[in-house]
Amino acid sequence: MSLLVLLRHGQSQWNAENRFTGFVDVGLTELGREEARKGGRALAGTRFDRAFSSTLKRAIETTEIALAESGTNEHLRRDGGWDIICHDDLRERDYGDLAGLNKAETAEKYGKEQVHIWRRSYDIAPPGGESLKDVVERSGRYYEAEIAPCLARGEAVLVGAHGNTVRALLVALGCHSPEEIPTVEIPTGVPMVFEVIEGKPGRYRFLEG
Ligand SMILES: O=C(O)[C@H](O)COP(=O)(O)O
Repeated sequence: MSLLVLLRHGQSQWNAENRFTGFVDVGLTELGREEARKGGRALAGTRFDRAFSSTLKRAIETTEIALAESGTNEHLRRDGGWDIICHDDLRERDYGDLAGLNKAETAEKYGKEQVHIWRRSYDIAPPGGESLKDVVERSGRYYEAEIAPCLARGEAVLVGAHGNTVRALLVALGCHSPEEIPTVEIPTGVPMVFEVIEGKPGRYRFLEG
């Protein structure tokens, strides 16, 4: 039976330091690894046919840990690693010139409202970066080309991604409108399980461990 699970990576080093991250390839903290293990345990009993991830290591490691911890996905182990299909289109939103800056200090400098617009508006990009709408286009295109066909074949699919990629996919999949998405927040390391009817994802719920 088709199943779709989206999983935001566990806490990263720059999440912990409250810094804009985007395309920067920072690793998980120990808490982030624990969140990934908890997410994996919540998925115990689920057997995935395929796993996808962004090319950034915080998403790959989270996906690997969740697969290992689930206990039901050993068939996806390959040569000491895991069979995970990684693609740049699943990367976090590019935060452009904000990458590396502390979020609180940036709010002090430019004002809370401006920073909120950069972080949560639908079609306004941060300086030098991508808007959520840009991410909807790239992640939606990848989803249609590579993930939707798996669901149409009745497969169970895990996708390891990022806060804004998951939010973008929620718009691309029609779960939330561009007007609703600014208020949707995605917790780290908590699997989101979608009801899939005739190959199309519909309602979702967070699987708390
Ligand atoms: O890239 C980042 O900084 C975070 O992973 C997501 O940040 P946001 O919640 O500020 O959009």
